[in-house]
Amino acid sequence: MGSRQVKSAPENSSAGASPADARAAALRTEQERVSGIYARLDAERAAAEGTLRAVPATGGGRGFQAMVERQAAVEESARRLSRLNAVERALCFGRIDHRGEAGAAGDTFYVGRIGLRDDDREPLLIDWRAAAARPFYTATPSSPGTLARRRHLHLSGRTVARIDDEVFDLEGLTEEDRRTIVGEAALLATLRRGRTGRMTDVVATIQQEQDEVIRAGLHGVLVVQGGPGTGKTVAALHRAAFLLYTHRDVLERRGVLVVGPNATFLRYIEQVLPGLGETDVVLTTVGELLPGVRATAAEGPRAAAVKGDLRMAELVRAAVADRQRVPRGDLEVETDDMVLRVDHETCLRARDRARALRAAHNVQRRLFVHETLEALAVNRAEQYDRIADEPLERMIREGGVPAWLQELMDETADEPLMDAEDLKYAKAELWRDPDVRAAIDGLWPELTPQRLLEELFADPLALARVGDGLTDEELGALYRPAGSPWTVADVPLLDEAAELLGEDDSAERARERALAAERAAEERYAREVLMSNGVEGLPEIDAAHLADRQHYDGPPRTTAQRAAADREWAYGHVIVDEAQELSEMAWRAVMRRVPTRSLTVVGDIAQTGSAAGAHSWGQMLDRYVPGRWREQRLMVNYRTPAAIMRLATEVLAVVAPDQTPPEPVRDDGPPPAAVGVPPAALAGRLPELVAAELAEVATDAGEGRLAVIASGARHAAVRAALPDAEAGATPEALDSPVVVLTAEEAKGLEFDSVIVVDPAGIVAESPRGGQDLYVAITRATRRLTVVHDDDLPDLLASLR
Ligand SMILES: Nc1ncnc2c1ncn2[C@@H]1O[C@H](COP(=O)(O)OP(=O)(O)OP(=O)(O)O)[C@@H](O)[C@H]1O
Repeated sequence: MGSRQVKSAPENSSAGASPADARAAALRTEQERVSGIYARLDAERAAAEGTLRAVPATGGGRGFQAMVERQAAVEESARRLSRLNAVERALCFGRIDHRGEAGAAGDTFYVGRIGLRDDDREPLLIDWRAAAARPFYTATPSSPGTLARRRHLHLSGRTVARIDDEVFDLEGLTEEDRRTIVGEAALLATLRRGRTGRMTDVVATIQQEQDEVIRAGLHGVLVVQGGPGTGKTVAALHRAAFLLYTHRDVLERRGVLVVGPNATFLRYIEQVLPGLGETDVVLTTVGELLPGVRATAAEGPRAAAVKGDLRMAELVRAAVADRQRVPRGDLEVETDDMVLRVDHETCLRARDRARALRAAHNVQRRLFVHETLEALAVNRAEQYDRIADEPLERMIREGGVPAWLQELMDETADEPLMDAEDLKYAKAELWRDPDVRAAIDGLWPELTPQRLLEELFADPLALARVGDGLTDEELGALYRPAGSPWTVADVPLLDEAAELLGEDDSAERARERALAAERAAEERYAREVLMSNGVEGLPEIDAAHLADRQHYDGPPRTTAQRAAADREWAYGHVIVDEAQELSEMAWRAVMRRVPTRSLTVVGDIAQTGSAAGAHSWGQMLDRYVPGRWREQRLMVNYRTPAAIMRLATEVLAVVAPDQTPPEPVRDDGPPPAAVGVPPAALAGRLPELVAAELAEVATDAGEGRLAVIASGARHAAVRAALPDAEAGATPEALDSPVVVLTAEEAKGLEFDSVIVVDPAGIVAESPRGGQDLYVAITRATRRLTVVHDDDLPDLLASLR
């Protein structure tokens, strides 16, 4: 990246002035610079908008090539405009001054959300992801590198409201100053802000250990292990933005997939990447990994554990093989005029030949159908032949045939009954016969993953046939009636089945339907592009017009949209958050989507709640990248105040004694409180408690956010006591000041105040014991209250 020496601002003009005057002069200088940077942003927006307007709808050359070029130009300008529009807030947030040589001023750079250059192509603003911006994140008082000073710029709109300096090479810094952590003032100011219900980027205050995660190389598997609130999620999202910036050519084509624990969580994080100017990322959950299936139903812990077990891969394989049958004896098909027959050996041969084809079940089926139809056609011809020959045979029996007829019969005796054309025709005719079709479908049906698993789980005998290696109790846990809704634990199994079954004809038909619907989708997409770019309403760029321009060969969809709709899409990089929850089967589904094994795996083994989740990272990853995954630990907790973290540390010591608790940065807020409330009194007390807590966390900026995290047993009672609160992992949950959640639903989220109801119940219900309680009490950024029935569980003994 090119660099230019930006002359150090003429702050020395204020030499000798009072500190307040010096501050005011510095603010003026920075304001000038920041205004210049915004002016440049405006100019670039206008230019991108101009390009978008100027791309001719149909002119500029005819034919496919010209259309492709127009499409590319529109997409590039739209993307650029999107990025420029997304970075308005806090466009520039930092400045670094390098030490100069021999008393001269060193290079100065301004650091911001994107890179901008002036008319002479000199850098005005350095993208935070660029190498030149790195010292902004890595310099510490004890190892400042070449930095003399780091300055944080706090903007309010486009106005520079405050400046924070850290001076690195000034003689006379005290030992105390040297020990202060990087950007502490800026960081703490950020952390003390009330929660809005949405995660925001932390680009101005990324800490050194997070910076290492964010800038780690693209290749291989990087595990980011860290306790609650250590910024794993936020670092992983910044890493996605960094990788897209650094490897744009590969990743824009292949896409980046972020897998999160549930839809609420995705909603919570969805603004971070667009805020960093990146929109080409697919956010999904394990339950939505398979296009066309949306699994939301809850699964019992026992069934979830069995379905997550690796032995299910073999069970699904056996279930597919179980649908490739031969009749016990000969195959007999009753048609209108005769009973067709294929002997057992021929049926066996047809199945074996189809199986020998290295292809998926639905593809192998075509060969099986072909072979079986052929055998049936031959059988029918033979039967017809016999019928036709009967009068002749009678004549032979009764008195001989004329010599000429005998001659003819001898001549044609060795001729095949049908030539190739006859056979083709006969097979086609048989295939139209519903009886024939039903017989063949009974032996080797065309299957969708949904049909395979729905029929399997509803059929105890089939389960017993394919469940080698599973106990009766485990098979019993899999049984459920047909028509039951899909659960998240089903999705990796459906994905496994999809892999083994291949596309069925209905998928092809669905594709055709999708193609037909594309035109409408294009227009919708175009409208969204225009809206998000703020250019809707320009007379010459209406949505239909833009859709027309983009209609050349397929839909004008972004990489992210195409990838999300394609089960077989191979992503350039995959980020898995709350990765400790993924089962062995879910890992198979994830790995299928990233054959290059370029992954960031983010989680905390101490927070594993799911019965099928990870006990260690090696358990899940060694199978795919033996000894080749690397682990980076985050050790500082930016969320939970020290007093709450002390309690969490006591819980952790019991539930995961081998895990080190993270060090809290925040030392504010009251100690956690315990309130004994008998279940019968919950309806009366809870609303009061909630109201009091909301009053505590309200700030000038608005009301705070509160979560009641309750055990399953108390969930209904809590909901009834708080009728105005949102409940469950719904998208609305994030917009409501009060939300009622289970510990599982609260995973990854945070709130100003948290009320944990029935801690003993939460521990008793958690498949892993106290992990869910650990999750629940570490969601608070300011205040924690524990509401218990009789006595507190031992894990929370210090609250007594
Ligand atoms: N460098 C930072 N600057 C400002 N805020 C930060 C920084 N790092 C983390 N935070 C804030 O700390 C909070 C916790 O971060 P995050 O949710 O990423 O943690 P986590 O490790 O994923 O937690 P959990 O395991 O509990 O889900 C968030 O509000 C995040 O914005």
